Amino acid sequence: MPTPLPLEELVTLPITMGLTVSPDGEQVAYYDNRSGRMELCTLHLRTRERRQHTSGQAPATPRSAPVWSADSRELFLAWDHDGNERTALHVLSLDTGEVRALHHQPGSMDFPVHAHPDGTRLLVNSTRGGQMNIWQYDLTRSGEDAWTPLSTQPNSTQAVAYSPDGRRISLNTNESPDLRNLDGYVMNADGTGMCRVLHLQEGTRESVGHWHPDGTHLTAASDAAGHGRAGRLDLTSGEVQWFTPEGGPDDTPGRISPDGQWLSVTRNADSTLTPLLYSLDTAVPRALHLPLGLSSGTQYALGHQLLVGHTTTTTRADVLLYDLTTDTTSTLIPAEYGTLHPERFTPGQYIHYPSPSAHDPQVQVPAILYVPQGLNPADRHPALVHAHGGPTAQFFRTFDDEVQYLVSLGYTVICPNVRGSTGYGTPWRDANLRDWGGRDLQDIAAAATYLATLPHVDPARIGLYGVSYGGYLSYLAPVKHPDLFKVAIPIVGITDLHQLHTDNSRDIPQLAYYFRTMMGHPDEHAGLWRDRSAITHAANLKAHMLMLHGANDPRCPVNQARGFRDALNATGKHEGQDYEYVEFDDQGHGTADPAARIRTTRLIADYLARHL
Ligand SMILES: CSCC[C@H](NC=O)C(=O)N[C@@H](Cc1ccccc1)C(=O)O
Repeated sequence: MPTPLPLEELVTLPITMGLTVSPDGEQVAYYDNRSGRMELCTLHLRTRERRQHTSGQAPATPRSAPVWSADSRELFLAWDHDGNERTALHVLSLDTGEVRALHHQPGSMDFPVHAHPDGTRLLVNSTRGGQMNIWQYDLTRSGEDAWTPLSTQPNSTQAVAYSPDGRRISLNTNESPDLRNLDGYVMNADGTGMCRVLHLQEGTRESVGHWHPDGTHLTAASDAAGHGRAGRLDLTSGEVQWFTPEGGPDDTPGRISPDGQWLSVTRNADSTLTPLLYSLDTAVPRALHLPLGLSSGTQYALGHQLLVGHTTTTTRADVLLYDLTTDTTSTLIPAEYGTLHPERFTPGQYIHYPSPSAHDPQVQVPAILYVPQGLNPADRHPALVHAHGGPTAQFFRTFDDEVQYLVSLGYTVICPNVRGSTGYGTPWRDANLRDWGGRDLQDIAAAATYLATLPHVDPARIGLYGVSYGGYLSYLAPVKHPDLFKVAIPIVGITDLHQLHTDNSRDIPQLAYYFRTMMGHPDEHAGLWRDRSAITHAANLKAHMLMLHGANDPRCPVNQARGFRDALNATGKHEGQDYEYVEFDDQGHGTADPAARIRTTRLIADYLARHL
C-alpha cells in the first residue's frame, strides 16, 4: 500500500508568492510563509540578503504582487481582511520599515499597478467608482482628494503601465457590444486622449502590455489566429510585428529587456510553460537552457538575468536566476522539503482520454493522471476527478501538495483540462461559451468513465472535487449525472448562476462582466442559466456530498452553498446523514494559510475515508 505523506509537514513547507523585481533590477520583493504565515520580504540579488518587512500585517492570502516605487525604496501593496477581497492600498518604506495605509473607500477593491517615475503618483485599478476602472492616486495628498478617475468605462478596464517618460499609460478595455472583444489602448497620464491602438477584428482579444525602454513600442498579444501570439506594436506606424508564427504555439508576451534587445515570452504547450526570448532585431526565437519541467518568468534582473520559477509534478518550486550572457542558471530561493525526499512524490502522467458525443465523436481531453505507487494489484481502489477553477484557466504539470497527499492515501487522481480550459488554443478555450456546465461537464463525466476503465480503479468508488468553478462542476455533475460519482466535494463552489450574477454585480463588478462575457445576459439566457444551476436539479442528487465554503467569500458568496443545503433539506435530505456541510468563518475564496489548508485537507481526507 502507498505510505501516507505527513500532511502537516507537507503543507507547512514554505511557499513564495508574487515575486517582483525592483526597477533598478537589484532586488526582488515577494510574500513567503516560512515563519508560518505570509510576510512581505525582499531579497537583495547580489548579496542574497533576505529581509522580512512585516510581522503579521500582510493578509494570509495576498491577492496581488507588490509594486515598487520608481526609486526602488518603497513598495505599494493591496491588502484585505480574512479573504474579503476589499483590497486597500498600503505603502511600505524600505528605509524606515513603516507601513502606512492609503485612503480606501470601504467596499472597493484597489490594486496598485505602477508607480509614476516622478514619485508623486500611483496608477491604480479600482472598483471605487463601480466597474473596474483606472485611477490615479496622488501620493502628495490625503483622503478622497488623492483619487482622480482616469477612465470611466462601462466595461472592465485595466491599466498596465506608465510609459518610461511617465507621459502615457497602456491599458486594455472593450468598447464594442461584443463582450468577448478586448482591445489595446493608450492614453495620456492625466486620462485624456484615450485612443485604441490595437484591434484586429471584432470579437477577438487583443491587448497591449509593457513599454519598450525608449517608449516607441508596446508588447502586444492577440488570440485572433486561434492561439496566443506575442508581438510588438509600433506606436508611430500602428503596425504590429508578430513574433509567434501564425498557426503556431500558444505564446503570451512578457517584457522588453532593459537594453531593448529581447521580448520575453511564455510558451504554453501540453500543460507546461516555458520562457523564451525573441530578438527584437532579427525576430529569431532564443530557447533557454533550463532544466526539464515547467518554467515561468518574464522579469529581468541585474540587467542581464531572467527571474524564473521552476517546478515539476514531483519537485516544489525553485526560484532561479538565468544569466543571459552565459546561458547558465543559479538558484536564488531553493525549494524546501523538510524531511520529505522528492522520491516520495508521485509523478503526474500526461494523458488524453476520450470524451465522445454525437456532435464531437473524436474529442480527446488532455489530463494529468496520478496513480499511487505500491497499490495491491489484486484489489480495486477508489479514484478522484479534480475539476479546476476559472473556467478560463488550466491544470499545469506543477507540484500540487494536496494532490500528492491524496495520492499518498491511495486515491488515483485525474486533473483534466476540460473544454473551456486555456493552453490548447482559442477553439478549446471558447468551447464552453454560453455553455457552462455543458461540454466542460461532459468532459468531467468522461474523466470518471475513463477512470472506471483503469484496471486498478473500482468503478463504484469514484469521487469528484474542485474549487470555485471546479466547485461549480462538482455541484452540477452529481445532479446531472447522478450515477457516476459516489461522492462530491465542492469547495467555494457555485450552485445558482442568477444569484451569483446579482451578488457579483454588487461586490466584484469586473467578475460579473467576465461572467456575462461567457454566459451572456441573465435575462436573455434565463432558461440556460437555470438549467446550468445545480440548485434547479437538487432533487436528483444521489451522491454523498461534502460542501466546504469560506464565509467571507465575495467571489462565490457563501449563499451559494447555503442555498443548495436548503434545497437538499427541502427534498428530505438530512445534514450528517446525506451530506456534510462546513463553513470557514475566517476564510474567503480559498486560502494560502498553512493551518487552514491542513484543516481543510484533513476534513477532505477523513470524509473520503468514511464515504469513498
Ligand atoms: C483565470 S479565469 C478567471 C477567474 C475568475 N476571475 C475573473 O476575473 C474567477 O474568479 N473565477 C472563479 C469562478 C467564478 C467565475 C465567474 C463568476 C464568479 C466566480 C474561480 O474559479 O475562481
